[in-house]
Amino acid sequence: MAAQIEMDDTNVSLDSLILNLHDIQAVKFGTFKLKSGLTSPIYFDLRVIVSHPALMNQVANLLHKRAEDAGVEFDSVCGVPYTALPLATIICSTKQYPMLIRRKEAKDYGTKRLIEGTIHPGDRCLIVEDVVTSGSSVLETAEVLEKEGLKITDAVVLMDREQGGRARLADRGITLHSVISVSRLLDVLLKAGRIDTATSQNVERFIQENNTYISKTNDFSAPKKSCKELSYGARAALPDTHPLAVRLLKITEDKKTNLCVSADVTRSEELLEIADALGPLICVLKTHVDILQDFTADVASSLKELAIKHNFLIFEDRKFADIGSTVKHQYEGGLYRISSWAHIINAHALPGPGVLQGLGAVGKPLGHGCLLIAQMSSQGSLATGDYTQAVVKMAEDHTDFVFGFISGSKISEKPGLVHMTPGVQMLTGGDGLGQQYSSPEDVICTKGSDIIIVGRGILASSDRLRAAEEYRTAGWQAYLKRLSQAS
Ligand SMILES: O=c1ccn([C@@H]2O[C@H](COP(=O)(O)O)[C@@H](O)[C@H]2O)c(=O)[nH]1
Repeated sequence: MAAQIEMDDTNVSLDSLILNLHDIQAVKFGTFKLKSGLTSPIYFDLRVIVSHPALMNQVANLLHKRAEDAGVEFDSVCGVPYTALPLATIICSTKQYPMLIRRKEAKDYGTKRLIEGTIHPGDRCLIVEDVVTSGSSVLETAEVLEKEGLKITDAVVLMDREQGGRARLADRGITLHSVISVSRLLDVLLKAGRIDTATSQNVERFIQENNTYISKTNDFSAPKKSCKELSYGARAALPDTHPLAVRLLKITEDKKTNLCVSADVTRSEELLEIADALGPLICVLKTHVDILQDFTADVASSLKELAIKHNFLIFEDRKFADIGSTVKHQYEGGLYRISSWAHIINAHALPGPGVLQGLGAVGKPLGHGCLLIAQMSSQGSLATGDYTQAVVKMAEDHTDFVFGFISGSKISEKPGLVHMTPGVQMLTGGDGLGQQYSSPEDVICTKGSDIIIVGRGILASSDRLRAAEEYRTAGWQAYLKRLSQAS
């Protein structure tokens, strides 16, 4: 029987779960012929977990927690037949949700129903699945449920094979929440000595080369493959790269860090402590100055000194979003005088190019730069599809001030533009208030972003320095892997 999993620490519990799944051969490495005809170096057979009741309960618990953390609201639960049926049953029984059962074939007698259970048209039904590859099984179940008048907005899965299922479902309006990704599984098994580096790399290559879907919406989680991969240093040397991007890319290369810490604290003393302690490990320190209770001009001066001492840039995450005249005042004046201490600011493109004219009038003479918010990490963000494309165009048209994006993945092929991604934690999931997390590996290596922005993943740790070093290492290793895969 699988070993007992500690549930008080989700990070530890997920790692243990992965090892337990490996123990019971729910995950296997070798040569496997898939339904699609592809030959895969990894195979998941989660049917075996029915013989391990403790593990079944733990998986069901984590699936429910994943949906809960992501803030998903639902009235009923339906498991994709067959492996997810017992998991849905446990969730419904322990958490008291009505369950719906999808039949694979209609009976040829009696009611001939495809769905068993009481259907209330208009109810939101959460789909539960064991493994998602292309997302087609979830879609089939969604279609049957939708025909009965149910609303399907979310699906929760134990294992996302990261081969396009998430993007396919997103394009159909269904958000996929996964407990484990293949990247994380490989990391854990590699660290535990269960697989060797060659096996891990082989699987990663297979996953990347066998993406089953290209997203139409270019959403936060959709990876964009690059045709040409340059190092940070090579991008800094390009003639068109904005001087601030040059500085950032050089810092990144010199300090071997693509980590931006989001210092979301409410006391100035703590902010300065974080800047001093973590300064050597980061390329950017991100602030929300308006959450500080005790901000003074001296705090800004001390922060600037620490930025020089440790060679990092300061990014005030102010998200300007007004007409040019107003943002100009907000940027240079008021209590915070942001332009006097922040090298980087960001803005929504919603007001149109006037927002950049207003901000640029202040920031350009100071050599500062702006990131445009093209996508957001929060669930249900409206910054997707055509809006994101329009933001990319606005950025590419204003490279005298805009030097990059806040985005979930690489969204512009211009190598001088920098992509910075929030919503990063080692443990994918959410915060219960809409935030959605991806791993450093996923963000940098799979999705092609440049900088990971990490807040609570580090701040909530009892040893912030150690946590920051872990994120720095993970982000940097993911970057090196991306470069090696492109060569
Ligand atoms: O889409 C966005 C844009 C900005 N943020 C900001 O990043 C940090 C994330 O903090 P965590 O603790 O790592 O969740 C926070 O300051 C947000 O305001 C974002 O999360 N998503």
